[in-house]
Amino acid sequence: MIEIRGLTKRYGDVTAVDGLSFDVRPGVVTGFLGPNGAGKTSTMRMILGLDRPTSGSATIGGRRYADLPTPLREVGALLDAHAVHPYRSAGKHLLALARGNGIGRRRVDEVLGLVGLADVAGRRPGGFSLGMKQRLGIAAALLGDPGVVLLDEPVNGLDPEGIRWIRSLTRDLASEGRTVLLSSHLMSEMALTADHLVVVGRGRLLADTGLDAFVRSAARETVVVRTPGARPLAALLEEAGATVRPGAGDELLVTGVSGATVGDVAGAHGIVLHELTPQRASLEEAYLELTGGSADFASAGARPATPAETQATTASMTTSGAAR
Ligand SMILES: Nc1ncnc2c1ncn2[C@@H]1O[C@H](COP(=O)(O)OP(=O)(O)OP(=O)(O)O)[C@@H](O)[C@H]1O
Repeated sequence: MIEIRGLTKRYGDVTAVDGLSFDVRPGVVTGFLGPNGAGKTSTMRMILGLDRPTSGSATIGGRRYADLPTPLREVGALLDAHAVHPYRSAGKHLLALARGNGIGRRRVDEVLGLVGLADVAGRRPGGFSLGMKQRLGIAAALLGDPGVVLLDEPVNGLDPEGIRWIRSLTRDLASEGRTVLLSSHLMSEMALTADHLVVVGRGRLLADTGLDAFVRSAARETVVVRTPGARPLAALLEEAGATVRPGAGDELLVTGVSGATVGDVAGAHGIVLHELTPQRASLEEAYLELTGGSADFASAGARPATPAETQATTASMTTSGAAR
């Protein structure tokens, strides 16, 4: 279990991490999600004792990383896949790491097999593809058979096969009871991999919730209605608690009530409907809405959420979210 309490990191004027508190529990994959510059890497570096918090704490099983007696056997991490010796063969790189930590040669062969690099163990990582470097970095992370695994953006730059591999590896690690924290800026990836989500923006916690709860909160339905009786129907729906906005052409966009309710209200008052289409916001849209106001570099066309929207979404999504 990783416990983050009031974790804050300032680099000069920049507050990279701003009073973060959350737990990462064993047995599930926790997705650490946020736009570029949200503070994910800084948080992971503090968990690993590579940076000192300005205030607050990050502990693993109740201890700071620096106080762990055998860190490599307790925590494995992949922060930067390029950070390997380019001229030492993959096998020798792992062997040197193993020897320095009292780990035997057999484990080196095991992890090489586990990540699918057994055949290229004699080759230098300088010539490896990004995917192979990621696999080597993961092999190094797993060398000590650690109970806690941290992977920073492990799918970045990988092809679909590599992405599938990371996904099944992390799920396997969690099902073995390990604590797995996986960072990404891609909601689509986390939706397929994570059980639990910790969403950050500008160093602050935006959501700490089970994936299922996030999906349910995201699924805010808009009902598209076309009817010759737009004016009376809009009035009746508003009476029933709906919010009604004009859409394209003669459409009405109805939120706050279900498609069935719209149909029932129209039927009860003899109003003819030409169209009744419930539409759900995608997970990606919900994530963008949640983080939009906090993106460092919002891309053209991505509408940042208004403060009121962000507040409302945060309030509904910041739940304790029991681990499955
Ligand atoms: N060593 C540093 N010195 C100064 N500023 C830093 C340093 N490390 C990070 N930052 C700043 O802190 C903020 C958070 O960066 P961080 O890398 O933790 O975010 P991130 O969520 O991991 O982003 P990305 O997805 O782009 O990797 C950014 O504004 C970044 O520029």
